[in-house]
Amino acid sequence: MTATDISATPVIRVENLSVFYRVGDEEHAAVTNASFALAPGDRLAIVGESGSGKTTLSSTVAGFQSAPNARVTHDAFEFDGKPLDRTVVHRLPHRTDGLSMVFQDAMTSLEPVWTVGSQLISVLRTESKRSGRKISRKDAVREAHEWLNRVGIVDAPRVMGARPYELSGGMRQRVMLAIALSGRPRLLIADEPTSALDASLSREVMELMVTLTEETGAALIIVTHDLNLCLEYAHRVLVMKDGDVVDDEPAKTIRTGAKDPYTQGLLACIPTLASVSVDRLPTLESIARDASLAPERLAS
Ligand SMILES: Nc1ncnc2c1ncn2[C@@H]1O[C@H](COP(=O)(O)OP(=O)(O)OP(=O)(O)O)[C@@H](O)[C@H]1O
Repeated sequence: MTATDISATPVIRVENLSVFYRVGDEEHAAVTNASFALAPGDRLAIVGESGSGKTTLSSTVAGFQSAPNARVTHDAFEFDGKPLDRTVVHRLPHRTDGLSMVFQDAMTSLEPVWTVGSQLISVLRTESKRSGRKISRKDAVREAHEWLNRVGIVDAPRVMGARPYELSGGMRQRVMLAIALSGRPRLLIADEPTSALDASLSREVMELMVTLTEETGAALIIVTHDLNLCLEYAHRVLVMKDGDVVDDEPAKTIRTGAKDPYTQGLLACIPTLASVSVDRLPTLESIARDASLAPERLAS
């Protein structure tokens, strides 16, 4: 799995982005000096334990940081070659043309009382207006069907007429993906897109995301706590701990290139064929003990 041409204009370039939250009289850094650049078709995974700052980083990059106690700083932030100012925290999530986000729980991000069809058609019409392409209602309906088929929904007419609560979790996730991608984003950010799904559905949704972003040339940021998933689907892995980026490596070489003991511990916890014969799988604590490392160096 190789990344695309890095000499192309980056879809996104972030330099030293930090996010602080004020709680009472004190300000805590939730993300410290994160930097990355993605070319079209690149896939970046942001991985780390709960509370490490993954969602804060991805939602700030998306323009969805709206916490009233948040303060954002960056040296540079460019999207599609144009500078954007993410230091301004809007009261409501701020939409950026060409950037879509999907979340863990489709139920909270889909409009609950609108049918799937009306949500999809609304995105298609907005996109066509933006790109100066005239689209009739009939064409929008046809395109909506096509998008649902692309995400593996075969009974598109029924799903078009359904409201989100009438669909299963896996179907909702597919619908959310269709809506996100039908806006033809240059960058798709997926925050724990599969963690509410069972193992085989997770794999299907991941593969769909990869295939569809490959088809459209969109860059992809996947936020996950599942390092195994990163190794399989991402080109590059950014490992976060306590707001710091402790490793930033190509997925292909992270096993040998990881510098931080935390990343090495995470990698050692991934079950392998050899672990079939092991009574107990290693944990971050057991790895720290065996390596005579203070456990807090791995997991605090
Ligand atoms: N609005 C807020 N005010 C104060 N602290 C916050 C706020 N939002 C997040 N935090 C803190 O910032 C840190 C990073 O949180 P964040 O949700 O980004 O982590 P995460 O890695 O995405 O965790 P998870 O995997 O559980 O979603 C945590 O310590 C969290 O408690």
